[in-house]
Amino acid sequence: MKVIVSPAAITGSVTANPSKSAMQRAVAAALLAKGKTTIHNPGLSNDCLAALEVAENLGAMVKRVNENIEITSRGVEPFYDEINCGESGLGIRMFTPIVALADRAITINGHGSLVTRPMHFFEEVLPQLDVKIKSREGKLPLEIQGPLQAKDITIDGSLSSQFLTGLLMAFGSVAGKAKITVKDLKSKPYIALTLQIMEHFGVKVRNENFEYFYFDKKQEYKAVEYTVEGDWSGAAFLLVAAAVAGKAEVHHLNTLSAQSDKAIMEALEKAGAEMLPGVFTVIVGKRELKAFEMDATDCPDLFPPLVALAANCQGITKIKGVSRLAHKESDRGITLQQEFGKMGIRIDLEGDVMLVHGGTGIKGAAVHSHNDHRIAMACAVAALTADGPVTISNAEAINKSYPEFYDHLAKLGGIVEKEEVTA
Ligand SMILES: O=C(O)C1=C[C@@H](OP(=O)(O)O)[C@@H](O)[C@H](O)C1
Ligand SMILES: C=C(OP(=O)(O)O)C(=O)O
Repeated sequence: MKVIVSPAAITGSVTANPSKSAMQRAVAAALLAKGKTTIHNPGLSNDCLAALEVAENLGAMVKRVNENIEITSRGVEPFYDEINCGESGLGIRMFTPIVALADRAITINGHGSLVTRPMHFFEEVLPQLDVKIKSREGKLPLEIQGPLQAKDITIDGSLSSQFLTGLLMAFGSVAGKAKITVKDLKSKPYIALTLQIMEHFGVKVRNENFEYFYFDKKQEYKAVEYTVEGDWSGAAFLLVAAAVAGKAEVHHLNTLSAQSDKAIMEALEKAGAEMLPGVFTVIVGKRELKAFEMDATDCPDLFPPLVALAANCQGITKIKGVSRLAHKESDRGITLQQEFGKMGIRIDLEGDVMLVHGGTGIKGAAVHSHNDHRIAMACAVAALTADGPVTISNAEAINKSYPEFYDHLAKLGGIVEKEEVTA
């Protein structure tokens, strides 16, 4: 699909979409619990649907009841020899240790960009937990044979926090006394979210400085009621749209959330946007914007909306943490440089720092999502203040995390035309 976004002013209000990070974790916890969990405000993006399908294939019964999703489980009891995690990095890295709880040979697969993302961590770590594993040189598919034994272990957290999320969740259902030591953990707030959701489902982990994680006694996940929070990662695009092109209210955003991407508020404040954060509603408005400095090492998904913001800020914005972007749906440092370059915005990549030359004027152009949802959304936001329309190819990439994005942008006054492309 092609989407053409024309320059326009932003005004009005919208409710944030459900967080896929929270939804996927809740689905995994519900699978590990015995009984019926009800998930309110469920996410239905592709990554969330993939998680629901994995839970089904691992033995849970998933039912849509009114607006909610009910997951009834007896624990991990796989129906098939193969599961597919779609395109979700979190999905595969979280569900692999969970699948390994079963005493059965299982192949774990995925598609799209996931087949090129690194999984060698599992080859280093799972054998230490008595799980046999084979991969295609550190990539998918993974063939594993459990059952996983929870033991004291030391791991490297520098590539991604998602592997640790998987180990924590799996240990939560089998560990007696055990300790996970993590060196150089990145994306720490995502681990805070994991621990918060595990605790909601009845499993407590003691954590010291996000370096030592202690399981003190055997615990069980409980089937509960859970409400998915609004998604700061997706809402960040709408908040930036308001800051550069008008004013908007975004509802169902918890400013006390554990989600890392609520750090967008810090960036908007530094850039000089008008801000009125309530507890569950955030109002942002346009003012004169200036270049800012930000360390996004622990909130890497904010790079695309930060670049759309920086393109509208007078001066050179410096964002640290570029090395975290190499293994996302695309190599995001480079794709942002390429696609914003087409719109006349110069981006320099200097080691771990990105320099965005803002305030020089955004040009209407034809850009490509690189099949990366956050690149498509960043280009759509940049279009609001461009000198002409921006045409985004493979614009359907947004379905991975935020299928409602173009409709929400249009609800706020964005001029969005969708064109189906026939092969
Ligand atoms: O746990 C999660 O929900 C996520 C963790 C982050 O990955 P890294 O830990 O690899 O930075 C983030 O980029 C990803 O979109 C979602
Ligand atoms: C990188 C992302 O997700 P994941 O790693 O779960 O595929 C993302 O949502 O930007």
